[in-house]
Amino acid sequence: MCKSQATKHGKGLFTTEAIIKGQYVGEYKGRHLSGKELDELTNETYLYVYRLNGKLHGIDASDEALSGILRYANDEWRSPNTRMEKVMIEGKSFLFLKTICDIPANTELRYDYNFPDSPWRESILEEESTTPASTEMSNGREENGEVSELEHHAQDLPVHSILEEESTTPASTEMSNGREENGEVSELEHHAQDLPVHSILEEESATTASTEMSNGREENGEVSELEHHAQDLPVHSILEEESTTPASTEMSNGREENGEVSELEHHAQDLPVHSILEEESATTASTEMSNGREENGEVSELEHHAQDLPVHSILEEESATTASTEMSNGRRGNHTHFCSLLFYLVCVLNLQ
Ligand SMILES: C[S@@+](CC[C@H](N)C(=O)[O-])C[C@H]1O[C@@H](n2cnc3c(N)ncnc32)[C@H](O)[C@@H]1O
Repeated sequence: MCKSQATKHGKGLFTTEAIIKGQYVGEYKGRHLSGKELDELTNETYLYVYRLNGKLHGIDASDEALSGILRYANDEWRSPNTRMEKVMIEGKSFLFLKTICDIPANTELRYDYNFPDSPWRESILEEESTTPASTEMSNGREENGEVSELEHHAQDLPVHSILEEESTTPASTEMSNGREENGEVSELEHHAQDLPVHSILEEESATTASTEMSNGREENGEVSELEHHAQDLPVHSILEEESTTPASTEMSNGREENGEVSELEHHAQDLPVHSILEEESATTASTEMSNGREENGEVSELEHHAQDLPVHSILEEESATTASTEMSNGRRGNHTHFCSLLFYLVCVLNLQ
């Protein structure tokens, strides 16, 4: 249960009971706007802008009759206890306030508008910059007995709330910068840049939230067609492709730089890597062998031809060749001996 209550920033949203972390407090109700309607809105006090599928949308809670009590939630960028989440339900987007820590009863619920240029932030920062360091934390308000229960509680908030805030701030800069560099910022977007940045950023965190929810909804059979389609995308395919692409590029680059890529090798690039490696080790071996013999002028036509043969063939051929030479030497020795004997016999016969 929530109620609105006076604060030093006008009305604020308070919880009347304790709420645990991760609970949805309620919907940020109002008029759903997009396109021209959004562009033409003049009172932006209760406007929350977010991006969906590259398009800006807004919920204007200025009409009390249409909106709910959440319109009273004030901005807190350093120690918020809630955050606005975009939630997709059956293809439609809604905004829900969600607790980001356990919250005691009678606490003001505040979230980060992500609106760094807001007049109230600027004046607080200005005030801080002129306040001596020792009083910076309390902002000087403690001295005046102005520190609320919420602020005391906020000092106990988990660090990640502060970190999340920090990590989202640069992202917003990147996003807007990125679009501006590409000349992609439309008039509407320019308008949006004047609005609380949280609107655009939260859309990103809302995406996560919607994913979380979609998981939740899957359990309840509530996942939309779009979400199902997204789940069919083969993430591993992309990863596999990425891991193989650089490798193959390196291989071909290495050889092409040296002008070494032959027709055969080009063809070989289509072969499995192990085939290329086998081919390379065989080529190196045969080159070394032929080089060694060429230095001695020993390379015959047959051997040149042999370089096309697998290494083991050359080795076998070589060892076979050596063996046959030895054998023929042995037969030549017997033949000489026989001739000498014959010559001796002829001589003896002649003498007789
Ligand atoms: C959505 S309304 C919040 C409820 C508002 N306090 C009220 O009384 O209706 C947003 C407006 O509240 C005021 N506001 C919100 N957060 C504030 C803060 N931290 N400091 C000062 N003013 C704030 C600003 O005037 C802002 O335009």
